[in-house]
Amino acid sequence: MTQAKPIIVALDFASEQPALALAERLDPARCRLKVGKELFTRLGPAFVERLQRLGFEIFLDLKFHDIPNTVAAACAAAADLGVWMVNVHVSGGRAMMAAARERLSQYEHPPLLIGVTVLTSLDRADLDAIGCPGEPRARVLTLATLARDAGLDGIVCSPLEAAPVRAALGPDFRLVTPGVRPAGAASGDQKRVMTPAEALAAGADYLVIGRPITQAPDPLSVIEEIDRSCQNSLEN
Ligand SMILES: O=c1ccn([C@@H]2O[C@H](COP(=O)(O)O)[C@@H](O)[C@H]2O)c(=O)[nH]1
Repeated sequence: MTQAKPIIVALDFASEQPALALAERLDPARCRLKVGKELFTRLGPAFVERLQRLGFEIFLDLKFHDIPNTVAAACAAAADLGVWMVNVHVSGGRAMMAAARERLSQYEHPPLLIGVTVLTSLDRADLDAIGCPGEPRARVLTLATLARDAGLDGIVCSPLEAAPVRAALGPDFRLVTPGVRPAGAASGDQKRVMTPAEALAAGADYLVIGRPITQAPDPLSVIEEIDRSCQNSLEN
């Protein structure tokens, strides 16, 4: 499903001032914001509420991974905060995901519940080293299927896996892809990457992009350029 507003800006900053300064320059009609472990640990729910008052839909990227009761309660806390999307690790298991789904089903407007499959910073050698041999793609497909069967709305994967997951799980399963780099941008610690246009063409719904935007001298022009490249790829 092609999203009208695919960009999610990862607001990874060490303090409130630069994060808020960037948010105030962005347009909630054109992008969403992701609050992750760094900013949430520093600033907590009040900062999420502040961004929501600016009009942004928030992806709360805390990647819950714990026993079912704890994860379900954490997802309920996220829903009470009114976030648009929340995530859990698929490797927490089917019962954990099902508990989160069940708790969120008690809300009239629950956040989207998304499962993290294989982190985009990992390649095959990293998977071998943690005792999970095999290609990331195969593991992502296995975990995506488990997430779908547990009732999740979609997964986080790299854009490299978007096409096979889309083919296997259909058009309505949301694919959230970090590991997105505009042509020429540094990969940093990301190992499974594609450009924004390639990611959308492969079937990604949402593009999570942090440093190429947040560390740019002119973040707005980077977003405009990403938007343009995505429009061109969707029209062709
Ligand atoms: O597999 C994953 C899951 C989450 N992330 C998060 O996305 C952003 C990416 O930031 P960049 O600066 O564009 O690399 C970051 O907040 C990660 O925590 C991910 O990269 N991979």
